[in-house]
Amino acid sequence: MSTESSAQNQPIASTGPAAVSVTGVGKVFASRKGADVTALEAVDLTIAPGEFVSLIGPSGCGKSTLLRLIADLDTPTSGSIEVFGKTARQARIDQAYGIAFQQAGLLPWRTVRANIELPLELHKVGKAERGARSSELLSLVGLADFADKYPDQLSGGMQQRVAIARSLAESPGLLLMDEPFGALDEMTRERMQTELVRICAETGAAVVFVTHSIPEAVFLSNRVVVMSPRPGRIRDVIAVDLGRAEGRGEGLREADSFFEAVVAVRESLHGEAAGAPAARGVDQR
Ligand SMILES: Nc1ncnc2c1ncn2[C@@H]1O[C@H](COP(=O)(O)OP(=O)(O)OP(=O)(O)O)[C@@H](O)[C@H]1O
Repeated sequence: MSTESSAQNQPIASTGPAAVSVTGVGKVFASRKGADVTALEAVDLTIAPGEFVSLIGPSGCGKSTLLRLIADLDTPTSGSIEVFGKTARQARIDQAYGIAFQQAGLLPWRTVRANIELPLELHKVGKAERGARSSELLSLVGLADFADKYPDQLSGGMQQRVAIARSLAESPGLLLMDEPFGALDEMTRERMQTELVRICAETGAAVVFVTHSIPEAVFLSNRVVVMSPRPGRIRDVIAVDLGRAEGRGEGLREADSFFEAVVAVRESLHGEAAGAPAARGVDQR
């Protein structure tokens, strides 16, 4: 585990174009009353293909804003963003990434399989190919027996797995996830984390993952980006080395290396020794 300065927010291993390259990005929201909100200032971050990076920080520090800028759901006020060497706009047009948010956002009138196939249908992929791909994804997320069920016949965790399968439909090299497990109970959440580690290892996708949970960030990530509010900046980038995905089972949550990384992120968040009052909006569990 090591801490990098914000000027060196480079990935651990870098081959080919970066999955995400954020350079000098700022975002100011204009308010009607004239008091502008600087949500992000001077953010530099490079994420390698296949790398898992979590964004953590107090409520309002700009995590979701940064994710939305990468997804081209909004535009930066200053600086630039590239996804696999393309502008954020072009990457969105080319479907270079998949998105999963806190609410699974499934269409209730479509079956599980039809929900997963939706992005493929929108891109005019033929029926046979769609069927083969959705079968593959159903197996990947462990829902092969639920293909013909409807979302309201599934638990919250299963619905989230459908959403993840849908985000993977077009084999993106990048997943953008905003608190995808935030609404799940603790046990389901830990199971989903283990599955996500496995899925990422199998697909090789890079992930930008917004979370309020320090243990979740540590368990999943190669690097944890700690942000500070007003204006939102990167305070620290903490590299976590918990070994290969295959070894990241439930036992890891009780390992010394895991606790050490959790403490390092906590200390960075508080900007001082752990034991200080918790940063608002950050889950210490
Ligand atoms: N569309 C918007 N218009 C005006 N201000 C906005 C808008 N979106 C975000 N903000 C402001 O930008 C700042 C960062 O918000 P953002 O949602 O990115 O924070 P966050 O770190 O994701 O917060 P949380 O952890 O509570 O979800 C906040 O002060 C927020 O009020």
